[in-house]
Amino acid sequence: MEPEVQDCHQSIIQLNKVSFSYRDQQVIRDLNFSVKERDFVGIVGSNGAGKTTLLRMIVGLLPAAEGAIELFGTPIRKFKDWERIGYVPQKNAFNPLFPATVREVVMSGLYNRKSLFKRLSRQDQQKCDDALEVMRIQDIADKRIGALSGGQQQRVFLARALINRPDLLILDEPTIGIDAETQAGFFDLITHMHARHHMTFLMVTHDLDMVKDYLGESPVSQNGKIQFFVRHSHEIENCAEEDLQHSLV
Ligand SMILES: Nc1ncnc2c1ncn2[C@@H]1O[C@H](COP(=O)(O)OP(=O)(O)OP(=O)(O)O)[C@@H](O)[C@H]1O
Repeated sequence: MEPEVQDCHQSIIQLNKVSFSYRDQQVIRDLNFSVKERDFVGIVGSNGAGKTTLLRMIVGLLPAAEGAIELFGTPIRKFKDWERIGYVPQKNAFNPLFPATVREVVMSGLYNRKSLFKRLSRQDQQKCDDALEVMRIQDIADKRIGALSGGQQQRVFLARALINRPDLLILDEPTIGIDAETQAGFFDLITHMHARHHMTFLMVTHDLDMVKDYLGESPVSQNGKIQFFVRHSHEIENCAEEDLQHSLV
C-alpha cells in the first residue's frame, strides 16, 4: 500500500457539487474540486467547455446556481479578503490610445471597493515598484500601456495582479496572442514564481506542452470537457521541510 502523503497545506479553493447554467445551457455540472496551498493547477478544455465561467465563479463574478464554493476555508458569500486573490482575465488588450501609463495600470490593482478614493501611500508606491521589478518592467514604467507589445502588456497585467502580493493567482489564458518565444519566457517566469514564492496558481491554458512538462502527462480529474492537471504542493515541499524552513527564519 502507498504511504499516505502527509498534507499540512491549507485549503485555498473547495468546490462541492457546483453547477452553472446560462439560461437553458448547462455549462458546469456537479463539479467537485479542491486546491491546496501552493498547488499549481492547469485547466485545459476545448472552446466553450466552461473554463472562463469556472474562473468567474471562483472570483465571485458569477454565482454558482447549485453547490458550494469555499475560498480559504470561508463560504464565498462571506469571503472578504479579495486582495488575497490576483486575477488576470482573458483578452486584456488595450486600445493603443488608452491614456494610462504602465505604472498607473499596475497601481490600479491596489484599488478595491474600499480604497478607491484613498490617497496612495509611500508603502503603496513601494508595492508598485516591487511588482514592476518582479515582472522586469521597471524600465517601461512610464510608457503608455497601449504602446507596448502583447507580451509586455501581459507582464503589466500580471504585475497589476501581483501588487497586493496575493496568495492565489488566477490566470485565464495568459499567453494567448503572444509569440512562442515570449510564451516560453512567460511560463519560465510563472513556474519560477511557483517554485520560489509561497503562491498558489490556477491557470487556464491551451498550451498542452507546458502543462504536461510542468504538471505531468495525465489530468488528475475531469468534469465534462474540462480537465485538471495538478502539481501538488507536496511535490515541491513536504511538511517536515516546511517546518524546517520556518524554524530557520
Ligand atoms: N454571458 C454569457 N451568456 C450566455 N452564454 C454564455 C455567456 N458566456 C459564455 N457563454 C457560453 O457558455 C459556454 C462556456 O463558455 P466559457 O467562456 O466559459 O468557455 P471556455 O471554456 O472559457 O471557452 P474558450 O476556450 O473559448 O475561452 C459557451 O458555450 C459560451 O457560449
